[in-house]
Amino acid sequence: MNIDLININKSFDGEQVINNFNGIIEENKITCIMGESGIGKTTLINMILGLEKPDSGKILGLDQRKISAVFQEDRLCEEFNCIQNLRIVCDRNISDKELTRLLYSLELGEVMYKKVSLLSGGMKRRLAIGRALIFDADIIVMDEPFKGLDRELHAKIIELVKKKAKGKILIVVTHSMEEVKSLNANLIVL
Ligand SMILES: Nc1ncnc2c1ncn2[C@@H]1O[C@H](COP(=O)(O)OP(=O)(O)OP(=O)(O)O)[C@@H](O)[C@H]1O
Repeated sequence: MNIDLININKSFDGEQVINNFNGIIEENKITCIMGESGIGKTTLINMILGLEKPDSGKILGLDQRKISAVFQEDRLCEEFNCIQNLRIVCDRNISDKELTRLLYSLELGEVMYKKVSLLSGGMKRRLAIGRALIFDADIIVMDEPFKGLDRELHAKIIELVKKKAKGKILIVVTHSMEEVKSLNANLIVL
């Protein structure tokens, strides 16, 4: 089922951020959201995640569906290691082998038993992406997930995300047209 955003309005302190927005996020597709800084991209995805409520308008297509997210900040459990951070969100029937495989494909295999607080920024980002991918979600929302990853890793992680998001809705906030193209995504420009 598509996600249908209908006549969405949102203000903060009397300042209109989202003004009568209409858009469709298609089922089984990747959709990128672009727009200049401060235009309301995060606000829009926060409404899809249920973290903000529109002042008026409707969002259809979210009922009974599970959503996972990569936020602008990593929001990991810093005192837990990589495996433990994944375990928090995944089904019990997922084996350690599967988690290990995912961590290796994120190039985190060598550090999987390290506490998150000891990891680099890029490693934390990849773990946050992994956590969103391992949760059995229908909809995955990612706010600038690939920012700061070096070129080679960037391409590899995009391919992994594309593969894992097959059959789901994936929404990616980005400032990069190159990412939109590599993801072969629909585009919403705010
Ligand atoms: N909870 C809030 N309270 C007050 N103002 C807010 C709140 N959330 C967002 N805003 C304001 O709404 C506007 C849009 O912010 P938002 O984070 O959605 O933009 P963005 O397009 O994601 O920006 P960026 O690309 O810089 O991340 C900004 O002016 C911001 O200050």
